[in-house]
Amino acid sequence: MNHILYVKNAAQVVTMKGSKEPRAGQSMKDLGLIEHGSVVVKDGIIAFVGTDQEAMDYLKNDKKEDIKTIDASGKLVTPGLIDPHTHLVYAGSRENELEMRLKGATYIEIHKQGGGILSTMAETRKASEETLFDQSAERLDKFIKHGVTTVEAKSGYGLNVKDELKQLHVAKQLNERHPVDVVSTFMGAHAVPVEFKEDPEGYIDLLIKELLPRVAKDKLAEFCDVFCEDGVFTLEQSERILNAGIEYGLKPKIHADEIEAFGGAELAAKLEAVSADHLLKASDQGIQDMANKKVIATLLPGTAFFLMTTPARARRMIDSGMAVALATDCNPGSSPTESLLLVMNLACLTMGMTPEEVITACTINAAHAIDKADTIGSLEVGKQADLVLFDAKNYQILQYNYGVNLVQTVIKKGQVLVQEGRMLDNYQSIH
Ligand SMILES: N=CN[C@@H](CCC(=O)O)C(=O)O
Ligand SMILES: [Zn+2]
Repeated sequence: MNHILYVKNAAQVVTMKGSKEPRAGQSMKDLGLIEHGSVVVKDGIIAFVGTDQEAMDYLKNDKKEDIKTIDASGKLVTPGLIDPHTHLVYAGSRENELEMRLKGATYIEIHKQGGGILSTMAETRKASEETLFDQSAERLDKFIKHGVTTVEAKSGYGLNVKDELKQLHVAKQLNERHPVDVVSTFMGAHAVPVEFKEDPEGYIDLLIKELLPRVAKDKLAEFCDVFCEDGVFTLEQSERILNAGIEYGLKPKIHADEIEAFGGAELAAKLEAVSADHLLKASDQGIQDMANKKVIATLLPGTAFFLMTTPARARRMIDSGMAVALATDCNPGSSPTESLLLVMNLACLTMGMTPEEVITACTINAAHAIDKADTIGSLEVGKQADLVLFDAKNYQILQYNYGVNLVQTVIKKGQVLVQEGRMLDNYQSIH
């Protein structure tokens, strides 16, 4: 068995090296690019990154039969892409809402009439753990084919003790059994379920007194998230829930200022949240506060596109010194997609992010947004060997040839999972 993987002589290798901190402002432009670069992997870990000349020297004492070589000539190599904001585990679909919105209904109107999140909640409650697992695993397969090797996944379609735990168990199982790494976030505060419509405080009590202790005790999530928005959870309620999460060791994230300038960005800064997400309507003050407190802005331009609304002010955020990450927001209502590549295109073409900033946002900054930058997000010696080879002679082509899946090869922990754009047979489908 070869235990050395030699990815040889790529046109360009994006290393993202030297990113212990999230890349903020101007530093988002630095890709740590190597022309004619090679990567050597030993036992699933990156052992060498440099020019091909240096790689040959590095390998000169290794036996040929121990080395499996992948010729990357003419290709672009990047770290495995990371999606730091998804609602991966759900049942059902909501194509009917697209039609409603095309006829003029808004996302929040549909939500307030009991559709939206609450209709996915009903489907998700009905589904068995096995069904949820199978459907979510299929989504992960699509993610891999689009070059994504790690995703964050939120609960928030169970909205009671039993079904929130069910969603989190599925995410845990996926992490253990599917090659894509899954990082869990508890988002019981995604909506107030119908049975608590008249008593939202009762639901918050249930979240804080019953669910959070269970989630923490069984180590089912690393983060806690809240949909802080007019008509969903108020600023005060969001702060209370996130502070309770912090007491149980869950790091705060927040769905902030998606529909209205509601003060979510300012709250994210006050709580020093790991990330604030959406931010379409974040105020100037909110952006400055977040920059000062080093909150990562996780932007979701696919959601803005699908909801036919103006995207977040990425330029202002980056120019104010913020670190930006990008994510699909994969969910059945506002962003039914697993294509982080399309989201990258949208970030460039609708928010004015440069090709360099876009790649930074989906690699090292995304790794920081899920607190995993010590193991993934860059190609550096000692890190997990998650790599993507793109059919592109330079990194600019990823944004130029838009809407096309240019993924050629995906390597996860040193294992080739996708070759010539297809999932390999030796990847045992687990569902
Ligand atoms: N905005 C809140 N939550 C999700 C949407 C969930 C849904 O519509 O089912 C989001 O991030 O876009
Ligand atoms: Zn979301």
